[in-house]
Amino acid sequence: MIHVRHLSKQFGKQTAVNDVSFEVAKGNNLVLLGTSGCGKTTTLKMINRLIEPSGGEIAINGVNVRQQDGPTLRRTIGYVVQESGLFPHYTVADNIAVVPNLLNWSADQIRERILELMQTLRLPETLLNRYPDELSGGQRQRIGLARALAVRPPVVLMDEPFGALDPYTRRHIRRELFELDELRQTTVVLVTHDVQEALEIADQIVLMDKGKIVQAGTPDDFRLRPANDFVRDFLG
Ligand SMILES: Nc1ncnc2c1ncn2[C@@H]1O[C@H](COP(=O)(O)OP(=O)(O)OP(=O)(O)O)[C@@H](O)[C@H]1O
Repeated sequence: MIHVRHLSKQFGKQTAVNDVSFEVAKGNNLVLLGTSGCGKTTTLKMINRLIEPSGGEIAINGVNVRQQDGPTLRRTIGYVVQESGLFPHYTVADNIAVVPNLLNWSADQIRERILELMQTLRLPETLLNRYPDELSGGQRQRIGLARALAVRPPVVLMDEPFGALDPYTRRHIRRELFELDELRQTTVVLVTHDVQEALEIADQIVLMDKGKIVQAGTPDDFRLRPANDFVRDFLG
């Protein structure tokens, strides 16, 4: 589904991402894990072309992401960030409707999809006319996810999506979300520095340090066969 080959990114003289390769199968969750500054976010943003690589290739369903311009590509890839990234002057309904509107969905189609998402994410419809700052952090996060899932994108990228939440809410929302059928069918690449989060939701984990992959494998590979002392240390 997603093929990343020999990806690298240079910011001036600094190498942020250094020869990173991985694959994500359809419907799987891949977690990019690592300490602050190891290149996770840069890697993620190269998938939807918010950052252009210095080298290497990314293909989604066999098509090089460079074959589409950035904005067109990004309408087909959901994107969830910490603090939800909602537009503060749009209501909840208008926030969820952003991409469907760009894709010229009819008003009826959009309304139906919004109601479906609110139900799926267990959010009361009374929130639809509120503004993001009138929501709790957990509600904002779910609305951010609803917006990312609105047009049923085959791929969703998530950058520390639960980072702004307290540990309890974080665990709770995470479990709930990753059990949704809708998310199970979606191919997800998620960035976190939270080992527990990675072990819980990943089919595959890619652990990075200083721009490079230190180990890639399943949660069990990490638990049972850590590649070296760095991995052992990181897992605690
Ligand atoms: N636009 C930029 N210009 C220059 N350097 C950058 C830029 N974006 C990122 N970097 C540098 O590239 C490196 C990797 O950054 P990146 O944001 O990918 O790390 P990260 O693993 O996501 O970290 P964090 O968990 O703190 O978000 C860092 O050293 C960072 O300072």
